[in-house]
Amino acid sequence: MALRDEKFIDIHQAEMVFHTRKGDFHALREINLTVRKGEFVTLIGHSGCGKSTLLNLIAGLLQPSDGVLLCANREIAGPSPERAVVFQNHSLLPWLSCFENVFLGVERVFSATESKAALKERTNAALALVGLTPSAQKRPNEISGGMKQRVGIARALAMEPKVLLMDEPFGALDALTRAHLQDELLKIVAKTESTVVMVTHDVDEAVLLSDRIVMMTNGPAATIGEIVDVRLPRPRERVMLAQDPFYAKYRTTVLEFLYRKQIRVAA
Ligand SMILES: Nc1ncnc2c1ncn2[C@@H]1O[C@H](COP(=O)(O)OP(=O)(O)OP(=O)(O)O)[C@@H](O)[C@H]1O
Repeated sequence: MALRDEKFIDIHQAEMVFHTRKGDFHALREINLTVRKGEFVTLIGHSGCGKSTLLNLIAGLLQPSDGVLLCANREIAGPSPERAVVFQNHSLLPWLSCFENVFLGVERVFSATESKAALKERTNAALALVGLTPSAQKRPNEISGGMKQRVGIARALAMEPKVLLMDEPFGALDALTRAHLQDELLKIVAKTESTVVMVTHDVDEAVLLSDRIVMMTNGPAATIGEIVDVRLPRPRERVMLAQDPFYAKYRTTVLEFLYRKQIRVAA
C-alpha cells in the first residue's frame, strides 16, 4: 500500500460559498485534503458543518467557489461514473427489479464497449458481491431497507468507480442491520481495494471502517480540524475491537474532538 498514489484525490484550498436569497453563505473554507488510492476515509462532524457539501464537491455535483479538486491528476469538472455516490436513501427506481436497477448503471458506463451478455454478467457479479443473488428479480418494495442499501452499493460498485463516495449510507438503518452492512462493506472493500470517502455521524462506524478520520469544525466556514490516523490492523472484527485499548483510544480522540473541542450549541 505504501507505494500507491499518495494523492489520488487531491483537494487544494477549496472554498464553498452558497449564494442564497438571504446573501452569501460561506460553508467551507481552506479545505486541504489528499486521499491515497485504496484508502478508506470518513468525514465526521456536527450536523450542518459541511460534510455532504465536501462529498458533493468530490462527486462533482458542486463546483468549489475557489480552490481545486483533482482525482487521478485530473480536475473534477462534474459528476462521473468514476466517482460513484451512494446516498442514505438508496434512490432506487421502484418499478425496476434489483437486477434492472444495477443494470441501468452498468449499461450507462459499459454499453459502448461490452456485449449485453457481459453487462449482465457484471450486474450479476455486483449483486453476488453484496449477497443479493436470490433477490435479483425482486422490486425495491419487496425487500428490506438494508437490502435496498445493498442494491445501492452494488449499483455503485458495478460501475467500477475509481472512488466510492458514501453519504451516511447506513444512517437510516437499525443498529443490527447497520453493523451487518458495515462488516460486509469491510469485506467488499478489502476484495475490491476501493478508495472510499464516507460521511458518517457515528463514531464507532468511523473507527471501525477508516484508515483516517477527517474531523470537521463547526460551520459556518467549517474546515478540517484534525485528522486521526487509525492504525488498527485489518481485517477488523468488531467483537475483538471492542476490547482493544487502541480502539478505545481512537474512539475517545474523536469523542473529545466532537464533544469537548467542537461543542455544538443547541439551536
Ligand atoms: N445549496 C445550498 N444552498 C445554501 N446553503 C446550503 C446549501 N447546501 C448546504 N448548505 C448549507 O451549508 C452548510 C453545510 O451543509 P451540509 O449539508 O454539507 O452539512 P452536513 O455536515 O452534511 O450536515 P448533516 O450532518 O446535518 O447532513 C449548512 O449550513 C447548510 O445549510
